[in-house]
Amino acid sequence: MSLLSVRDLTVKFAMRDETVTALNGISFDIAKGERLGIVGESGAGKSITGFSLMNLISRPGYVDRGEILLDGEDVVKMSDARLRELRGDKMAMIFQDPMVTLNPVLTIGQQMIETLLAHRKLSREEARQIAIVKLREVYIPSPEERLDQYPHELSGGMRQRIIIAIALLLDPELIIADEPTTALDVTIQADIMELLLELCQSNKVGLILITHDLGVVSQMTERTLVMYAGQIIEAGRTREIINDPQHPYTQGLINALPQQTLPGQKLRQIPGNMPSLTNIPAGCPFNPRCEYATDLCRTKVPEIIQYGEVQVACHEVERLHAEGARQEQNA
Ligand SMILES: Nc1ncnc2c1ncn2[C@@H]1O[C@H](COP(=O)(O)OP(=O)(O)OP(=O)(O)O)[C@@H](O)[C@H]1O
Repeated sequence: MSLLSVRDLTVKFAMRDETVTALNGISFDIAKGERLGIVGESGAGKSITGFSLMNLISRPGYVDRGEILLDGEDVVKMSDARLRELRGDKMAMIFQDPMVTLNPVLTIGQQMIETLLAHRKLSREEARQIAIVKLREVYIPSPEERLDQYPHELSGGMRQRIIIAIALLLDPELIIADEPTTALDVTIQADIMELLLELCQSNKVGLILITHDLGVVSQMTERTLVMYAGQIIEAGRTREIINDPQHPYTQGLINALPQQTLPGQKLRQIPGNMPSLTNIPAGCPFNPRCEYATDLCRTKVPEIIQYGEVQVACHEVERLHAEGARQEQNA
């Protein structure tokens, strides 16, 4: 059985003049211990997906329809009390900026110990010992001393390690990490990702990794969802998505990777921008930027279908595949 099963999730924002659809009927599953990447350009709906899973969408946003089943229980319909139990205990979220999670006026120890005491029947000393073990797991040196420090006394990298320790504090089944290293120096980004991967593997914790970086997704995850304008446009095993993408948008993202560019060559950006949610084009939302778009693409929204190893929402996938194969033969 899936750990998490998202069905037809639709999230809207009621703005003053109109209601915009930020997530438009997305569905996906994640198994226990599985690592899933969510990629796409800025504004695709990646963060809104993460927030929805934790039931953190607040006004003017709301879940319009759909379900988010966590071990069979619908997160959308949960009471606040049940949500408080589940957050941290079953799933935890790591945000881009550690200071969103850390309280600047409490020591690291106070924050970790209070979290443990709120969820578990433990003495203060037992909670302190667990906090020390968790800090050791994320390679924080002298953890006993760190417990008495305030967040501002620590470096950015150290704070993000502590955030990972806090996410793992209650042994959750799923961690949702939203661009967890974007706010950090490039030199320590890889270390933090490696740590996250190691801990998810050793603790058998599921991971949803939200990022715009396909390189990171290929290192960290087993399956990938590609999002565009609030929809999933391609999904499948990460290896397949990276090596043999079917949707022209995914192909564009991969061609734009620096590794795909020769020295001195310009990066191959996808022309144009993602549409604003107030102005989504008719048909396939990607059609104005797609060099293969036909009249059908401009009028009818493609459904997501199984195509070979992946699921893809593109009317022209068969034609493009056949043309690609022909070009390869002629090469
Ligand atoms: N509080 C809000 N009020 C109104 N619209 C919102 C709000 N938050 C998000 N949206 C809409 O939802 C869209 C998707 O936002 P989301 O943060 O999920 O994008 P993203 O893919 O995570 O992008 P990024 O990589 O920049 O974080 C936004 O472009 C915006 O139109």
